[in-house]
Amino acid sequence: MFLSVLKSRSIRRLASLPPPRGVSKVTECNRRSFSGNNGEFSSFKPSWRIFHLWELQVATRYFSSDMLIGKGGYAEVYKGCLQDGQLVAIKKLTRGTPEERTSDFLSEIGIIVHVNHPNTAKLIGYGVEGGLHLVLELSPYGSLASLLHESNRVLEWGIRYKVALGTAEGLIYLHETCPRRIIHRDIKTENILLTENFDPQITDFGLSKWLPDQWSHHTVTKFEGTFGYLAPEYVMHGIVDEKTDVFSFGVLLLELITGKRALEKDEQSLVMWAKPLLDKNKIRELVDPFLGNSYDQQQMNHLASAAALCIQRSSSLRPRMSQVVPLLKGKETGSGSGQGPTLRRTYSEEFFNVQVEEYSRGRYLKDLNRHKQIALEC
Ligand SMILES: Nc1ncnc2c1ncn2[C@@H]1O[C@H](COP(=O)(O)OP(=O)(O)OP(=O)(O)O)[C@@H](O)[C@H]1O
Repeated sequence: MFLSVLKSRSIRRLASLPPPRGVSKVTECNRRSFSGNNGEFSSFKPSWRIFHLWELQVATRYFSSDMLIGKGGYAEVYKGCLQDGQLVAIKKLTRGTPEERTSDFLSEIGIIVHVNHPNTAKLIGYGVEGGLHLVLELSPYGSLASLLHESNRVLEWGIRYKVALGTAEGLIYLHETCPRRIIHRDIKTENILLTENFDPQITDFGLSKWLPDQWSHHTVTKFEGTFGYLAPEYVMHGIVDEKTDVFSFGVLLLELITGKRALEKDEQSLVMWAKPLLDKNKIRELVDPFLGNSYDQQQMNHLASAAALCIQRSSSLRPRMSQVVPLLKGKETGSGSGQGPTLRRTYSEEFFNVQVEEYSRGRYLKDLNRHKQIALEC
């Protein structure tokens, strides 16, 4: 029972960590053009609104079970219809102590109000009466997980390819071009919503971290995230940086290619299953049997090559997201080693390369089991 929950839900215990001593507030934002003369947020105009409880109750027919469209590890998500007719998704935080819920809510809202990209979920507003609620644009199809893994309809290749590209664009935005450097930390099929045109939108910023530019990485001391998507350096050392998201994105690519889940019911890890086939370039054996021959061979090869690079054990061998997009399109990027001209090496690249290289399959599984045990004890 517990393991089936783990398959799809993230483990979230620490919403945020205090900044380490000696780290001053960010004074420079040289990667982005967002800063105004009077501070980084001077040009920011809030577009969200605050909802009364009665508005949310009316919209969801008093949070009727008929309106429940999703359930994560921390929240129930209801479909709602606002008085002006707009359809919305209302995420009601349900798990944890009041303090944990408040911390999760502030953490998620603090990120989502500042992201603005076609491939990130849109916040309409929030409500804090009678519980903590986020009001988001409704995705008519729900999550990628529901379309890929829970639907009777086979998700056609064109959509899978579009989702791969759009999600990569969304991650480039979070990592490199949005006002702050954001690490999502829980990229998985459940956290990719689809618009009516099947454009993907990254959602669930409950675990996300703002990393000041001068921080090489963030280290967590408690285990958070979703099994099956976790990068080795995170499992080993708790290191969080852009490359941990790249690893998770690689797993998501594998799910699009194979139609399999990141962690199957028998706990078979998709990465472990796919790696030998990728290494031997046996792409055909990877492809979702339900696709038959209905896919573009070249696009498939591009996705498989990108996936192979993204799931490398050594984070330095993984590309950055800005290098992944050309790979997905089949364009040469020069080096696959992830050394972008404007971005420095990440912490995990600098210090943990050798150790991570030596991180064997057996050790990975052992650590995974250890963390499951820890999660059970929490
Ligand atoms: N805007 C939306 N439109 C439609 N469905 C949504 C929307 N937001 C969330 N959902 C559905 O609700 C599910 C749970 O949402 P979400 O991942 O935000 O909750 P959570 O409790 O934070 O999850 P997790 O356990 O991953 O932390 C999603 O996987 C999706 O199926």
